[in-house]
Amino acid sequence: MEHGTKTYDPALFPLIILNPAANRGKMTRYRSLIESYRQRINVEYVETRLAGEAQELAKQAAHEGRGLVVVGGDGTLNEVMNGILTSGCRVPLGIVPAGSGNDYACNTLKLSSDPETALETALHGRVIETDAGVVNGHYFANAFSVGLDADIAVAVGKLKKYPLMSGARLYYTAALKQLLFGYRHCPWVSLSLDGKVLTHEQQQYVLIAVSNGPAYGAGFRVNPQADHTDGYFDICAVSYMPLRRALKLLPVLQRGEHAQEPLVHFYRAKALSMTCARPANMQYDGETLNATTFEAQILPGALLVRV
Ligand SMILES: Nc1ncnc2c1ncn2[C@@H]1O[C@H](COP(=O)(O)OP(=O)(O)OP(=O)(O)O)[C@@H](O)[C@H]1O
Repeated sequence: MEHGTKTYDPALFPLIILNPAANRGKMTRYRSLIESYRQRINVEYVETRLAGEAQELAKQAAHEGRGLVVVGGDGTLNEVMNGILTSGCRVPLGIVPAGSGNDYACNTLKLSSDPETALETALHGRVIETDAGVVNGHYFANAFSVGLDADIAVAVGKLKKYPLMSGARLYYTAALKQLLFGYRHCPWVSLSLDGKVLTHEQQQYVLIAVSNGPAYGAGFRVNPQADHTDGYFDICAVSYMPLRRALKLLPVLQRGEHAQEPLVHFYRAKALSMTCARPANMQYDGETLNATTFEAQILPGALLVRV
């Protein structure tokens, strides 16, 4: 983190950042709501012009001590929280869930998906501290994972451009595609939690999911017990199993009813390290990257969010 130049200044107008590409570009409702607010209260408003810009805008606003509101999905939120945390300034963040997937806003923070209620909360809600995480230098609000679901996130990115592909249908189609055609490439990983090696030899996993919130991937309740304010990651490790069995597990996992499954293990930790036999896909809040080792730490209470 850089050192912030200012602390939060409530006298400054908050900056609303809207991603016009979120929700497949269907953002008219959010725009008109923001316009009607602007006639009544003082806010700064900007729409991003390209991916990556929200992070820079948020970093600049946080440096000034300005509060922020993000209007978009998990991807835009990830950019904005990366901007805030790299600025080093603790400014409050309001979230209007407006993407095709809004796991952090709707499943972790339990914010309303009604645009008007969400905007009101984002501007005037009470401020709470929530945990964030950092993995390989990238901040995340909700979760990161390695394995089948990270491969699914890569497939989601490719499928998004097709018509009618959004929300749960998009994630379910990508999941089926990976299960049927990419399953045997599930990664071999050795895992350490809080400095203790779990298994010295690499083992093959269907997925290892590290969460602050209970659900990701448009509602898959992978770590149903996760609490975003407890200062710990919840970790779900699903060992490799035959594809037929994994297919049966998928809807159980979606409902968060996999606690008794014999090849599923849950852990809690403040830090973890993973070493993969080969470069593996990793997703953090739906963004993806590819690497061989992953180092992560919890950042207790690092984010200020309005709820
Ligand atoms: N002006 C823009 N044009 C194109 N892409 C943008 C723009 N602004 C931001 N982005 C990128 O759009 C991506 C998708 O945004 P976001 O995730 O918020 O919406 P979504 O895809 O509808 O929701 P989700 O990813 O939660 O399913 C983000 O990775 C973000 O970096």
